Amino acid sequence: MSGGSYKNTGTPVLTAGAYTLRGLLPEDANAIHRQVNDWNVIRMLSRLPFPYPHELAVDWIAGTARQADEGTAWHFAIIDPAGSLVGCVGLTLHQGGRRASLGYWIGRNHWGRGIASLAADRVCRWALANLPLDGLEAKTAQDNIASAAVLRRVGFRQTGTATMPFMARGGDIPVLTFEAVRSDFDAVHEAVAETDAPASPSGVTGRRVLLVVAAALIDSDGRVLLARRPEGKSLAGLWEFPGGKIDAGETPETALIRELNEELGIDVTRACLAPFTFVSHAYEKFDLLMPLWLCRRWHGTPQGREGQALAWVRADDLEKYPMPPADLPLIPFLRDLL
Ligand SMILES: Nc1nc2c([nH]c(=O)n2[C@@H]2O[C@H](COP(=O)(O)OP(=O)(O)OP(=O)(O)O)[C@@H](O)[C@H]2O)c(=O)[nH]1
Repeated sequence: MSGGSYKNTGTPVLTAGAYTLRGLLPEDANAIHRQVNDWNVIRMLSRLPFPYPHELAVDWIAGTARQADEGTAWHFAIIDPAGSLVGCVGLTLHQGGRRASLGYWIGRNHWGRGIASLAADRVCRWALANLPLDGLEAKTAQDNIASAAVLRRVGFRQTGTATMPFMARGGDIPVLTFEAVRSDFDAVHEAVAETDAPASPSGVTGRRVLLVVAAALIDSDGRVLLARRPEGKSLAGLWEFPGGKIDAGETPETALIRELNEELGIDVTRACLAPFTFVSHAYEKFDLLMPLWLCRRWHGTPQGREGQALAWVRADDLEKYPMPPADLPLIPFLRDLL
């Protein structure tokens, strides 16, 4: 994967709680047709006529496979633990791929179980970690109270109102417009993590300083190595310098050598690490202090051993790779150096 071409081929299989999200198959047409051709479902979907012809389901499924291959949209069937298709969720890219619209429906027999929230959250997190998105959008009919609640639960904020044609209802209908950027999702997940975390014995929540060691690996062409934070971590999808936290008993340098080996599979010696600069950044929940070393010699070829994408980037191109806010002050230093 490189900065200019994040193109995905095919639709991945994702797990959302007890449900599986997978690309649509021709044999899904009957289940989709049966559940969408229901006034309670279709009245909330803007572009579909009622009654809903079976051929439209067949054509739509074929179209979703093409879109996934082209990297313009990803639609998923939501499969329950018994193997039945209970709904669909999807994302369509626009604005040159920097934004995506979220859409979903759940068959009426499966309402009220939190499936839409689970599936929407999973697909949004997958997209932020794997596509070059700045943000996500969604629209929902004003009278679709359950759908607006899903969007808010996942992290979307209402931005306004509009009207849209709803074919099944035969005219324009008022809709609520929503959007979410990466930090909206992080805020929801941090809130959940805090609820799950045991209260500190004193009940005091003080700020803490997190010391993270990192390296700018520079190759013989003067390019620097960035690693993309994988799905499931905070700030997923952003590009960072390889490194990590210091374990008990480690010096900063031995921690960095260990992290470079674990994350990239390379061997670095202490003598090849040159202290360069540091960042100090106030994140919402902690203060990050991150010394950055330069490293021009190592043994082995860096590989994303934890499933993370890697990119060798010229100094002038660093700004094209979205980075954690703490890293931004490092860019001018690297540009001057390289
Ligand atoms: N390695 C690295 N971490 C960075 C950079 N910029 C930055 O803000 N960080 C932050 O520093 C922390 C890195 O810790 P880490 O990589 O060991 O930990 P993690 O969040 O991956 O979680 P983990 O505890 O599961 O390993 C994260 O909070 C990360 O967001 C960077 O350029 N490189």
